[in-house]
This record gives sequence, C-alpha cells and structure tokens, in this order.
Amino acid sequence: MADYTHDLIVIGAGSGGLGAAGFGGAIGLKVALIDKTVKDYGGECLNYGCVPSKALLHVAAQFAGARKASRFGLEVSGKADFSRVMTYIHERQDIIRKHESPDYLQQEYGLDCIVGEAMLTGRHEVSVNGKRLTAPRIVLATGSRPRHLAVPGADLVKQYDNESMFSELDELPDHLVIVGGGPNACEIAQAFRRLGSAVTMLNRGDRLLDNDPAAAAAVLESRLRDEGVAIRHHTEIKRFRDAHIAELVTEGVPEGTLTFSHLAVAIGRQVRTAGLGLELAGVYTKDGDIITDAYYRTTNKDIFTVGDAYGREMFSHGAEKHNTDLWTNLLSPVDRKHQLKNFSWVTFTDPEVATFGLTPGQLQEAGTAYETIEQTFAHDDRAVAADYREGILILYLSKPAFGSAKVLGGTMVAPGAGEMIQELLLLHQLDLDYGKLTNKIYAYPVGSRINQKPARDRAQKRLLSKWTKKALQFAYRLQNR
Ligand SMILES: Cc1cc2nc3c(=O)[nH]c(=O)nc-3n(C[C@H](O)[C@H](O)[C@H](O)COP(=O)(O)OP(=O)(O)OC[C@H]3O[C@@H](n4cnc5c(N)ncnc54)[C@H](O)[C@@H]3O)c2cc1C
Ligand SMILES: NC(=O)c1ccc[n+]([C@@H]2O[C@H](COP(=O)([O-])OP(=O)(O)OC[C@H]3O[C@@H](n4cnc5c(N)ncnc54)[C@H](O)[C@@H]3O)[C@@H](O)[C@H]2O)c1
Repeated sequence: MADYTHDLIVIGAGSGGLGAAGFGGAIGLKVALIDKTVKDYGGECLNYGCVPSKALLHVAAQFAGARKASRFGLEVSGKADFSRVMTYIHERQDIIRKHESPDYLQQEYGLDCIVGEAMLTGRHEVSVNGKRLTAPRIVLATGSRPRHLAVPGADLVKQYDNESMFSELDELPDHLVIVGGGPNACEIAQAFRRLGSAVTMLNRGDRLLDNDPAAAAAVLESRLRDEGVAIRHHTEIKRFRDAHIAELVTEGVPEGTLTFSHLAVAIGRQVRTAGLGLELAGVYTKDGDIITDAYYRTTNKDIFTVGDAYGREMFSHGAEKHNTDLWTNLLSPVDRKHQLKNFSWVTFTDPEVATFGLTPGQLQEAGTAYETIEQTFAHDDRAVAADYREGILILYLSKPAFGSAKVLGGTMVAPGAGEMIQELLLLHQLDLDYGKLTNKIYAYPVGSRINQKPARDRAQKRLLSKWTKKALQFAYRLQNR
C-alpha cells in the first residue's frame, strides 16, 4: 500500500457503494467512500427509490383497506392530505438515514467518508475536492439516472421522475399520467390511485411487467383496472401541445390527445457516465453503458462496477449480489462469474408479483427440460378468507429421469408473495427436491401452504395409482386384522 493513499476507493454511497466499502472497512482496509452530498449517502434506494416508494405504497394500502371496509359499514370519503403522506415518507427515510450517514459509517466501519464530486484522473487515481486519492483498486458504484421523454414539446412539461416525485411533488395530482409499464410505473400507479388521483398508464409494450410471466402480469393488470387505473398498451406520447396536453400514438397511428395535471415518467434507467472522467482512467463505454466483463471489471482491469453502474439487474439486492461476487474475486485467485441463477425480484403492488430462480428464457437457452405448474389460489383457504383468490403460483420443475423434481424457478402473485416465495427460493438455491415440502407441517392457514399444494398433489397422484392403492390396502388389512 506504500505508494497509495488508500487500499480501495469507492465512488458512490448507494446500495452498491455502501456494500463494497462496508466490507472493506469491516476487514480493516483503508477505504475511501465518496458521494456528492451528505444526503446522497444511501443513494437512490434510500432517497428516491425503494424506501420512499414502499412507504408510499404502505400509506396507499391503508386508504385501500379503509375503502374496502365500506362494504362492512365503515363510511370513508376524501383524498389524502399529500403533505402528511410526504412527511411520513421523509420520516421513514430519516430513520434509515441514521445508519447510512458519513459519520455513522466512519465510526462503525472505519471508512474514510468523503463528501464531494469525484472524478477519475488516472488508472489508479481519483480527484475529489481538489485532493488526489490513489488506490490499487477502484469501485464505481455511481448508479443510474431516470430516462426522460425527448419528444417534441418535452421542454414544455414537468416530467416527474422518481427523484423529483419524492423531493418536489407537493400536491396530490388530480390526473396523473404515468408513462411506462414496468415495476416503477405499476407501483406508483396503484399508490396514487389509492390516494385519490385519477391515473392513466401509457405503455409502449403489449403488457405490464415484461420481466415476469404474462399470466402473472395479467392478474396485476386486472386488479389495477378494477381499482380504476386506466391502462393503454402499445401507446406512446408523440408530442406535447402544452404543459398539460399530450398527443398520443398507438402503434404509429394517431390516437387523439390526453389531458393531465401531472406527468410521471417510469421508462427505465440509464447508467451514469457523465463527469466521471472515465476516459482518463481507460474505462470505455458503449451505447451509454460502461463496458464490463462477467467479473465486474471495466476495460481498466483495476476498476470495477457494482450496482446499477454494472448495467444489468438494477435492484438494491442486485448490488448486494454484485458485492458478494466482487469481494470473492478481490480476495481469492479464483474468480466468481456473474450469473443470475438464484436471483429474485418483487413488484410491491397489491397483490405483489414475486419472481425467483431461472426464467423460461434462461431454461430454454440452457436446454434444460422442465415442466410448468400453474397453481391457482381459488381454493386456498387463506385466499378465500382474505379475498385474494385471483392469485397464482407458477413453478418450473425439473424433469429428472430418476428421483424427485427440483424447483428451478417461478412466480407468485399474491399479497405478501415476496415473503411467501422465500422457501421456494431456498429449495432452488440449495438444490433440494421439491418433494421435501410434502410432509412439512405448516400452521393452518398460513398463505405459504400454497407452496406445498402442487407437491402434495404430485405425491398423492403417485400414491393413489391402481397398484399402490392395492399394496396399501393389503398392508392395512395385514396390520389391522
Ligand atoms: C422508484 C424506484 C423504486 C425502486 N424500488 C426498489 C425495490 O423495491 N427493491 C430493489 O431492490 N430495488 C428497487 N429499486 C432499484 C434500486 O433503487 C437501485 O437498483 C439501487 O438503488 C442502485 O444502487 P446503486 O448503488 O447502484 O446506485 P445509486 O443508489 O444511484 O448510488 C449511486 C451514488 O453515486 C453517487 N455518485 C454518482 N456520481 C458521483 C460522483 N462523480 N462523485 C461522487 N458520487 C457520485 C450518487 O450521488 C449516488 O448517491 C427502485 C428504483 C426506483 C427508481
Ligand atoms: N420493486 C422493485 O424492485 C422496483 C420498483 C421500481 C423500480 N425498480 C427498478 O428500477 C428500474 C427502473 O424501473 P422502470 O419500471 O422505470 O423500468 P423498466 O425498464 O423495468 O420498464 C420500463 C417500461 O416503460 C415502457 N416504456 C419505455 N419507453 C416508453 C415510452 N416512450 N412510452 C411508453 N412506454 C415506454 C416499457 O415498455 C417498460 O414497460 C428497473 O431496473 C427496476 O427493476 C424496481
């Protein structure tokens, strides 16, 4: 370390940077962690992403619950007091912020937390606040930024993205138009509708949640429509006439105009590259992404990316996964390759859409034989009691020549699906037989009993074949004469 100021420099203190620097600090390395402002510590997830969106959904769920209770005589009316909703969100953020502040990180992990805009100035060199830092390895955890619409008239309109939505929006929109059909668009559509806004979603694709199975997305879409969200697929904004009127096109054909009070864009993310001095460090980009290999290395072998900067799965737990791999690679001569075999993601709408393990696309690409099981919640006692019979569980099971099937992946749509898939994900990750669930005794009527239903059905089918039935009858009569 003689010639370097630090063992490791990490730029960006979001989910990616906190994990990368935190582990280095925990094992006693001299790590510099840099972010632009004190408030930026915690990154997108804390400030404008996961945390505020989940707090918003939590409040919105209470409104939905109260409205549903009108069926049983409770009278409710009115819209949300938006400033109080925002206050709640900001309070929640402040609780988490305490453990992600520069002071806390410095004290707990011994990190050298620096507040300032960093720039690469050499292959092992970073400049921040006029100072030069050096390290044998540098991690770029600089995240991504929201995409905006660039159609004619775009400059006439305030495009609320997730950053401005959670920092500038100060009133409940009368009519919120949301452009996009991914997890971000679905979550905010349901939240604002439940708080009392009219909501229209405009989606370029032919369905919501492209990364989840169509059958799962259809369940969510039906719920959103039932709650009053207008959803238009194959639809884009062609131009804005003024700050509140958009001209639409559906598959290239003019579709009239749409008037809105507020416009939100949830059309994906772009990796941040501007102002980082990448070229000075030999880090190259292609089509706006930082070029990286399967080991998180950039075109400079001593500079790595994690989190959204890696340009693939853009989730907080994606960053967590990247850091686990990266640290394995930084500490051992055997490199761990990026793969998504055991990954999962959840859209936190009501019902939640939770996907885990391998997708049909990945299975087909790998040439893996599998069968698909679709289990409805229609006759699940908990779903009947708590009124979510429209939920589904989709499972991809292996087709072994001998022995029991393995859980390869799947998707669940249900309230709390993100929690309920966890045992399935564990079976998959540990490569355990699906049949292991057959004799598990679940407390009645926990929702996750649904995970067992197909396993029991399969076991019962085997047990109740003509010959096994005869054998069992014989065994019974022999024992009970
Ligand atoms: C609305 C929304 C909801 C989401 N909900 C979820 C969810 O429920 N679950 C989930 O897993 N994921 C969710 N995500 C995704 C998740 O927020 C991101 O994947 C994650 O925050 C990315 O972390 P990161 O560290 O890669 O980037 P960021 O958190 O963006 O951190 C990058 C940091 O780098 C800093 N930086 C950039 N350039 C410089 C520079 N030159 N000098 C110093 N600092 C710099 C920035 O200030 C920033 O703080 C959501 C995203 C959005 C938009
Ligand atoms: N619960 C979660 O984990 C969660 C929640 C929100 C966001 N995120 C993450 O944040 C990132 C951004 O999410 P996102 O939903 O914005 O992006 P996305 O890329 O997942 O979805 C973008 C959507 O916008 C549509 N679209 C794109 N351009 C359009 C246009 N011009 N007009 C109409 N529709 C258009 C696409 O068809 C697609 O449905 C993702 O990586 C996502 O995983 C995660």
